[in-house]
Amino acid sequence: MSLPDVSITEPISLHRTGEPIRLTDLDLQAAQAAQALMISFAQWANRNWRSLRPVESAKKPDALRLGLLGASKIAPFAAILPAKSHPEVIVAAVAARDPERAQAYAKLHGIPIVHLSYQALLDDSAIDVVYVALPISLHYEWAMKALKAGKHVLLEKPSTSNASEARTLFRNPLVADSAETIVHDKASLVILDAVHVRFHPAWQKFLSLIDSSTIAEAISTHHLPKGSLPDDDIRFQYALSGGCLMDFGSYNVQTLRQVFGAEPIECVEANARRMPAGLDKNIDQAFAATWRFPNGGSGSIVSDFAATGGYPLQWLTKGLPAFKLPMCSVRHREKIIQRPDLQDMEEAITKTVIFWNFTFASIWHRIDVVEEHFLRHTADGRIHRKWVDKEYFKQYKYTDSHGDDTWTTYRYQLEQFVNQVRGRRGSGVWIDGEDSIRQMEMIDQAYQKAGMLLRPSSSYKDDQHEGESIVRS
Ligand SMILES: NC(=O)C1=CN([C@@H]2O[C@H](COP(=O)(O)OP(=O)(O)OC[C@H]3O[C@@H](n4cnc5c(N)ncnc54)[C@H](OP(=O)(O)O)[C@@H]3O)[C@@H](O)[C@H]2O)C=CC1
Ligand SMILES: O=C1OC[C@@H](O)[C@H](O)[C@H]1O
Repeated sequence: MSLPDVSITEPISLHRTGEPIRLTDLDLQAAQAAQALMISFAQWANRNWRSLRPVESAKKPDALRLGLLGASKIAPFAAILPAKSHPEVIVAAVAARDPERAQAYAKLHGIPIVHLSYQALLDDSAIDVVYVALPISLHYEWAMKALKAGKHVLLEKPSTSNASEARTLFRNPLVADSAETIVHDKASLVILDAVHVRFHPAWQKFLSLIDSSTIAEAISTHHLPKGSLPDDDIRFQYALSGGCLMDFGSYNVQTLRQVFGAEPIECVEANARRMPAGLDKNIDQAFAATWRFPNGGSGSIVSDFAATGGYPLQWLTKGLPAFKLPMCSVRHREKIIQRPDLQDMEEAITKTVIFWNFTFASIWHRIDVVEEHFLRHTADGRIHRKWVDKEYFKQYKYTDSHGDDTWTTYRYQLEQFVNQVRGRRGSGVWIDGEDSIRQMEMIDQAYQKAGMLLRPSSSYKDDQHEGESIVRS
């Protein structure tokens, strides 16, 4: 829908009920802004409504049959809903520790088969793919067991409890060569560390606006208002490999690795705010860290499960829950342009790219590109003139045929997962095993720097493949 042309410089008058109303330029601009806001709200509501109610697609005869390990909270968003519109995926079974809960979950989500244990689901030869959405401490064990049972694995993030587990899991001979991206050997199995944000077109757009080699500073933040999670949540239990860095922080770590397009040289600073008295002190309720990257730039994260403050009248409001969008801001080094058209002057440009709501980009996001320009005298650096150019981007679908503006990050992820299993390229986005290992290495580095324990390794021993993992540097 396009806006009417209201570029009128002279005030105009309208007549309603006989009374003349003077409309100035300012009034028209306000009306135009209000109209634009209403249109974008209507578009937003419409897109999200359709996103939550995808049209069920007819399933192909060779559709992959997916089984859910655990009647988890996230599966409806990350697997069940996305599968509805995917012609090659059927959510065929669920297994939960409590059979009654599993039955109720299956009924609610229209899942035909209920298995009485996780192992029973893996033993079901009619299941091709397993979605592991269990506490992090169980990821390694059940992903490994699923691979051994011959299933492809969609594994919730973060992939494992620590880097050591990640190395054993992703370098397992059962999985497609972890250093290979796209189009695996059909005899091997696909495993994906489900970092859904990376599959969304907005994420790819964001990366395309960044020049990794010239980043001076990047910061990625993720906050949850205080009081959002109960004290007994899986994220607050060390034995279940919980922690803010493992959860929200893992998105922040991903963003730094992605924007720099490189692994950090070292973690220079890391601080945790541990859980309050009486709760698990090995758990970070909030985590902040800074790394140095090979281009000399620095990357920082701030993740908080109990964010407060940020309001006026601090003395009164500092304990109130804070609502902040996840965001990633990337500032480039100053770029100098010689200006032969202006004598003895140079133009310095600093470009900052900010991605608002990067984790839930499919609900709403905005990417700001802000360029600060300084026209200054070359002799003494005096500023002659300065100005700011701003551009905003949104990208809910790829520019080619990959996807639809109603697809969530999880739907884009499922598309690529299936493409990988089928040996198709699709959008070209993939996360290989080495990438997932590096991710866990960066998380481990930060826990070590903060003087905290690494999350505990699973006691599960993979007898068949132990010691067979490929050693790569
Ligand atoms: N990609 C994303 O956007 C998100 C990813 N996640 C990830 O997904 C995973 C699951 O998270 P979420 O759905 O929020 O978690 P839930 O609290 O719903 O737990 C998931 C399942 O874990 C099972 N479980 C097994 N052992 C235990 C135990 N000892 N204590 C508690 N639960 C147990 C339960 O299965 P059962 O039904 O058998 O009892 C439960 O259904 C985590 O790895 C998390 O990091 C979470 C949220 C968002
Ligand atoms: O992965 C996640 O994304 C959404 C969050 O709300 C959740 O805690 C986290 O596990």
